[in-house]
Amino acid sequence: MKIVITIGGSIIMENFNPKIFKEYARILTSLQDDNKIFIVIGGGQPARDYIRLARELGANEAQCDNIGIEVTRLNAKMLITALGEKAYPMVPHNFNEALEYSATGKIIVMGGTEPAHSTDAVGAILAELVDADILINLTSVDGFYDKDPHKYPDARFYKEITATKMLNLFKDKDWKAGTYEFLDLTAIHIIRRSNIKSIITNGKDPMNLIRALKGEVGTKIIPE
Ligand SMILES: Nc1ncnc2c1ncn2[C@@H]1O[C@H](COP(=O)(O)OP(=O)(O)O)[C@@H](O)[C@H]1O
Ligand SMILES: O=c1ccn([C@@H]2O[C@H](COP(=O)(O)OP(=O)(O)O)[C@@H](O)[C@H]2O)c(=O)[nH]1
Repeated sequence: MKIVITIGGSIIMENFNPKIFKEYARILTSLQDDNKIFIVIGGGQPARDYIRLARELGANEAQCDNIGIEVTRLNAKMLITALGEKAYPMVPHNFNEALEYSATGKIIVMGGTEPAHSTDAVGAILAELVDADILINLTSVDGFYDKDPHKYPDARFYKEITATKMLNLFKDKDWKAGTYEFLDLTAIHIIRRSNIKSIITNGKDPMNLIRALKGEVGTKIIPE
């Protein structure tokens, strides 16, 4: 299977903890023999901190996004380090490089590409480009809710939801560097237009990656 996995910065960069990197490295290594794996890493709090600093220094939105992209690439380098020889040693800066490097059979780990979207969009575009069998979005909550579960304890969990309904629920979202919170609109549009099998689940427990592949956890996005 071809698998594209996005790992949210909020989980992988929480407290600069080597344990989560090591656990992901172990699980990804176990999947590598039977699958072609592409990983996209987010920016997390370090990206938000740099973006805030840059904005206060007068950077515009695209410049702030570029700062965020640099941080995602640095985070990607950390997972490459944890994966050792299983990973291709360089972080692709664009989709063509990702394709080129994947011909080696190694696990590909990348961060952002260009301004105006999040690494979730990078994951969706990559999944489209390589004809991935599945796109798994690992984030800091169990899946999609009708509102932010960290702010609203009564938020309702969806086991599945159509992309169109998600787009409607997200239509008034902020659209600035560091704030493409949760799945961004670009990602949802791509999932819908290319019928990409997609699951959002909680990556704080890395074993959820295996569970998501079996369809046991998370929110399934129906691409319609
Ligand atoms: N409708 C929603 N369903 C689930 N989580 C949401 C929703 N709206 C906002 N969130 C928030 O989005 C956060 C995940 O986005 P983000 O912090 O950007 O994660 P990641 O690091 O995975 O990209 C969750 O922790 C949650 O608080
Ligand atoms: O292709 C990309 C990927 C990331 N970013 C910027 O980098 C930040 C951090 O990435 P992301 O939001 O995906 O990280 P996460 O939500 O996983 O922490 C984003 O908010 C954007 O400002 C970008 O401009 N283009």
